[in-house]
Amino acid sequence: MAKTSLDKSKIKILLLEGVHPSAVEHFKANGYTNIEYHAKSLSEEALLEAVKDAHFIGIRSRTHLTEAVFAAASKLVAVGCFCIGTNQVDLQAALARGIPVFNAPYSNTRSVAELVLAEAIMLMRGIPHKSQVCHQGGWIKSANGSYEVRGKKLGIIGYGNIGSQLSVLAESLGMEVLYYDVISKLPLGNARQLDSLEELLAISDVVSLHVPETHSTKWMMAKAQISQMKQGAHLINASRGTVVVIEDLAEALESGHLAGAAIDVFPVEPRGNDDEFISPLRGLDNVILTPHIGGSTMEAQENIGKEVSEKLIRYSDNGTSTFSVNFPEVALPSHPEKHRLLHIHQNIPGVLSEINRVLSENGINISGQYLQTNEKVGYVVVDVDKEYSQQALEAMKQVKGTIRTRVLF
Ligand SMILES: NC(=O)c1ccc[n+]([C@@H]2O[C@H](COP(=O)([O-])OP(=O)(O)OC[C@H]3O[C@@H](n4cnc5c(N)ncnc54)[C@H](O)[C@@H]3O)[C@@H](O)[C@H]2O)c1
Ligand SMILES: O=C(O)[C@H](O)COP(=O)(O)O
Repeated sequence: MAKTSLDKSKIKILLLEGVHPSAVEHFKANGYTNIEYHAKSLSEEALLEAVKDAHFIGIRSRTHLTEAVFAAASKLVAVGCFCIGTNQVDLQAALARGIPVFNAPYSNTRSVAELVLAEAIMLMRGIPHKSQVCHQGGWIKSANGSYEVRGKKLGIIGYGNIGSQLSVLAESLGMEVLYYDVISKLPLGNARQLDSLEELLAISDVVSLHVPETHSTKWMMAKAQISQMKQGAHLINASRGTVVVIEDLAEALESGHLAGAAIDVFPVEPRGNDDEFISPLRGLDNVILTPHIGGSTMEAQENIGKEVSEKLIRYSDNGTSTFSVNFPEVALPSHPEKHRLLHIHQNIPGVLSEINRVLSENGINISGQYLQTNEKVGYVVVDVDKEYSQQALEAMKQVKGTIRTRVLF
């Protein structure tokens, strides 16, 4: 007797880090009821245990999905990053196991850009210090060290979705926008791309970082770069904590070389709201410290919850992998009356012809076929008459290079 597509109530969805309830609602509305929900990230040990029987995992920026985690997650079908960054996931380890990773590349862009712009204004007015003094009963009614942002230079490092949106907002306030990016990017408005990071650092009144965490951005703002910044300038980091050497920043703020900073992300962040935040920046009254909430607005989080759960549901129900960050992207139609076979394999020559050969040898009629590959992995989807699906799946499993298979109906 042919096996059935996995019963949805048996599909375990592990959601960590307080992913927005909109995700839970969306999963439930689509028949996925087996949800394990955690308000914070898990310790490494607890994570290894929790992933053992999980079919889908949803995380935010704090949870690291390493080779060891993927090795322990033998049932894992796909990962959802309910955020923009995917640096916390070993994307190659996922790909090698045929696991697509999805994220929400735009849902919190605006939230970050708004916060950064507000911080630029606060820093240029010396508000962190003045506010603190007021809280202590003091009163610094003075214009000294306070400036409008109008006419000042904003240097944006990383002119992607967030950097370019910030650029537009900052220009609307009359700021002069300069940016540095490793690739040539079309300027919006009157913004200007500079050829070197050094030049940007030397002339900007406010420098804001909007790069992903990669080998090239890790510790890219260290003592040497910070000292190239203008005396009295401000640094904003709402990208990733590993982009700035935090001890070097603390030194520049203490010495007065930098007038202020606004930092949202840290090399080491607490696992959840009950854990202590430890940083050399604590206690510096010219620094705005925020607990990695650049993208944490009600609007953004609700949208992210819906967007990423929808991507996972579509992949689970129908095999569509569009917008995956590591996996061949295939957009699939619905498959009424047919069984859909998903075949994920190493991208070596001849796999598709071998699949077609074994299906033909078994006398199986193909009613739809889709293929996409990336550098390492191929994804073939075959729709067949339901009475043949088990036989077809068994035949396809034998093809050399097969990583994993699934049947959907
Ligand atoms: N604080 C938060 O809550 C929060 C929220 C959202 C995103 N983020 C972080 O912000 C990052 C940027 O987000 P995005 O949506 O704008 O990403 P994006 O991919 O659209 O843009 C990143 C830009 O950085 C550029 N870049 C890469 N390496 C560089 C380098 N070495 N020097 C200069 N430029 C470089 C890229 O070419 C690209 O233009 C994310 O990767 C994430 O880590 C943080
Ligand atoms: O990558 C992101 O989108 C941000 O860093 C936000 O991450 P968070 O969901 O953990 O706040």
